[in-house]
Amino acid sequence: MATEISLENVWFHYYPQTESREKWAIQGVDLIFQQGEYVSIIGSNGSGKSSLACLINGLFIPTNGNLVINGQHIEDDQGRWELKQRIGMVFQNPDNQIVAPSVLDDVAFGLENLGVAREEMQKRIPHVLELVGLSGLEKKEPHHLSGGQKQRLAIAGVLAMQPDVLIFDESTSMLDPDGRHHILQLMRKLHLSGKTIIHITHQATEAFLADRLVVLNKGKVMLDQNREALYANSAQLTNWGLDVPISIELHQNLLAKGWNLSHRIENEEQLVSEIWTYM
Ligand SMILES: Nc1ncnc2c1ncn2[C@@H]1O[C@H](COP(=O)(O)OP(=O)(O)OP(=O)(O)O)[C@@H](O)[C@H]1O
Repeated sequence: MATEISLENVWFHYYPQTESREKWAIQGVDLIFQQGEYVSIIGSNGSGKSSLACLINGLFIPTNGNLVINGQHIEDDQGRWELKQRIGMVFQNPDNQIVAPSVLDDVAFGLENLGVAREEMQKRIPHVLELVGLSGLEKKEPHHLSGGQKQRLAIAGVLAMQPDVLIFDESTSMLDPDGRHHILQLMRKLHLSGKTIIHITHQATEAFLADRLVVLNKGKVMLDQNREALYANSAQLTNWGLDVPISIELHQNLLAKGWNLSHRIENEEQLVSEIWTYM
């Protein structure tokens, strides 16, 4: 299946009856996400990232404007229920997503709610546990898992429902570098398998792993560019309280100093190798 998501002039207010213009969490957002894209939504605290994520998967209803999926306006509870099966969401804290006493039961929980047949569950569960690297831990109690393993369990639970789109809402922010690396690798793997990945983050380094970056500020889309375009102009991120990744900043500075760099520097390892070539 393919899922194309369009937000058409979407506005969202937590308390619409108050009519206070400053309190709009989302203001006139127009965005389209095609099946198979890997997009980061980046913005500082309070810029509206989580509100936008909840609007995309139908958890929140736009105060004004439309959510359109494959050309169909999502207007009723039935539409929103179907949407939740197409669009899975992984939150910041996996403890809020894990509900069952064992790894196996936890992945089965969502499938039971959807009424998936037992034989089908027996196929899907080992597959998703394998995908996230938790095979062999089926009987383990989730509270005995590490933070990174818990997050992978939360992802397995979402993947078992076979969504087309996965939204990761700050899903790496509670993890150590190793756990973060695992989740980022998993995102890339899922993207390569054809899933749409929407990664919500305030970390520019992680955002630059996506192919397209959307910058949010005060509920508005400030910028919607592919990585190549933003790479060349990354200094503008500071306008919205965001950091420029150190490797990109160094690359730009070395270019400005006349270094003839053979390729783009995207991480510390490449930077060191480039410097050695230059010595
Ligand atoms: N439950 C709520 N009730 C009222 N206002 C809220 C609520 N949640 C968020 N807001 C407001 O909506 C705006 C956008 O918040 P949101 O949480 O979407 O931003 P964010 O970019 O995800 O922030 P953070 O990075 O801190 O999680 C902010 O002004 C925030 O204060």
